[in-house]
Amino acid sequence: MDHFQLKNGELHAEDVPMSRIAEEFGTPVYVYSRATLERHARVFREALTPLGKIHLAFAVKSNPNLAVLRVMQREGFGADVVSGGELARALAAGMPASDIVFSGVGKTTREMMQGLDVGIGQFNIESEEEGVELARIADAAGRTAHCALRVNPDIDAGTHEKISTGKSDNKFGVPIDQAAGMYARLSALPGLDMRGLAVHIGSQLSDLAPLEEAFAKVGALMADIRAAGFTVTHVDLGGGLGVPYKAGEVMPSPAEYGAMVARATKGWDVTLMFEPGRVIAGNAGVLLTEVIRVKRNANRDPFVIVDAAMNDLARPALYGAWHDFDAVEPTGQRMTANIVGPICETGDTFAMGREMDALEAGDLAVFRTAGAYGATMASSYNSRGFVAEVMVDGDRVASVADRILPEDIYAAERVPEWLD
Ligand SMILES: Cc1ncc(COP(=O)(O)O)c(C=O)c1O
Ligand SMILES: N[C@@H](CCCC[NH3+])C(=O)O
Repeated sequence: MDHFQLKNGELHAEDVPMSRIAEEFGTPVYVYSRATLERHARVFREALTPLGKIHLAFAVKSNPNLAVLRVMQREGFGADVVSGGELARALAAGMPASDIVFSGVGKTTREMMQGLDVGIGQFNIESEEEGVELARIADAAGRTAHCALRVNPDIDAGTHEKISTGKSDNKFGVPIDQAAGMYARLSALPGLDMRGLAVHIGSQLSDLAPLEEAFAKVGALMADIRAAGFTVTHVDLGGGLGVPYKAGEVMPSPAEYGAMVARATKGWDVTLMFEPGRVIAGNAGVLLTEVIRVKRNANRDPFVIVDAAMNDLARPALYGAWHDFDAVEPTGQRMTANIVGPICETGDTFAMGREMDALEAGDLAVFRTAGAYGATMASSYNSRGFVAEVMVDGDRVASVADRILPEDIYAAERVPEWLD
């Protein structure tokens, strides 16, 4: 159950009608529900609480909006960050540095320093080279970097190839068969406190079996590392839990995930860390859009041209992703249509031949499940500016990211005087 429901024939976010949001903030606009974010955070926590020592780090990449991060901080979540920018946001949202985990294959020297300076909780090291560099920087600065080694278990997560991260030909983590040796070598370096392992095999996983297989491999590796005399006190199991994008679609629940993790990690005696993103934010947001025009050609499905485009919601263009699309005031009439944006690319297509609510110019509609990997992947292509974001809480609604207009963007551009 999410908090985007029809009330008196109109779609609401909690108690706020979508038409009020469109009027006040314009379209396209992302709409987040605070109650849904909180509910997802609590359900996830409850599913894992029986495991004992746990650390929850919200994957900032899924939705880095400061208001969203603040909700997560109030729910007691730390953050999983992959850049200096995400680290700065997590701190700005009030997350304690010690609750922040820094992942990513390409941390720059500057970003490592930034993490060390604020005293982040853990670096997830993704190569021996990175570990050596981090050790050098930390040692020179008189700091200690608490680290986990991210392993690549060579497991097919069964998700879209562009969001799979655990196969041996993916860039992420170190080959699991070489990890014990690396762990030993890195443990000997000054400046590093090697305290654990990390794994994350991909996103939008609809099956728990590959995760369980990956965790079993990590458990065996942990036993080898301990047998060799090294310490493992933390294991970061990443994120990846899939969410339903289509009405009626069933995904593993947080409770089923928790039960699987309990089975897979029995007797580990570590702090288990988690980096959920999509499962928290995905269904806590929609993208509200207005139909600009319906273009009808004889003997063809009509094109419903909306004011949102691939620059605002990139997932359909990038991954062929499905987002349910519903009228804000459904009449009960249906149509089959192609849903497209105004951008000059054929890829600016949200759906072809979609069976959907009948819509006309001026009608409002939403793309659902847009709270994760939505606004954060926006661009300003075609000089459309950056989409606005609002958050609803009961019957109140606030802007949480103002629309950035094309003129704001080109204000940062310069024509050199030698072009005068
Ligand atoms: C290292 C890491 N942790 C966490 C996540 C969050 O994943 P999800 O949004 O699927 O939970 C990702 C993205 O896939 C990731 O790469
Ligand atoms: N951007 C992807 C998820 C990437 C996960 C990155 N670790 C999506 O929209 O599905």
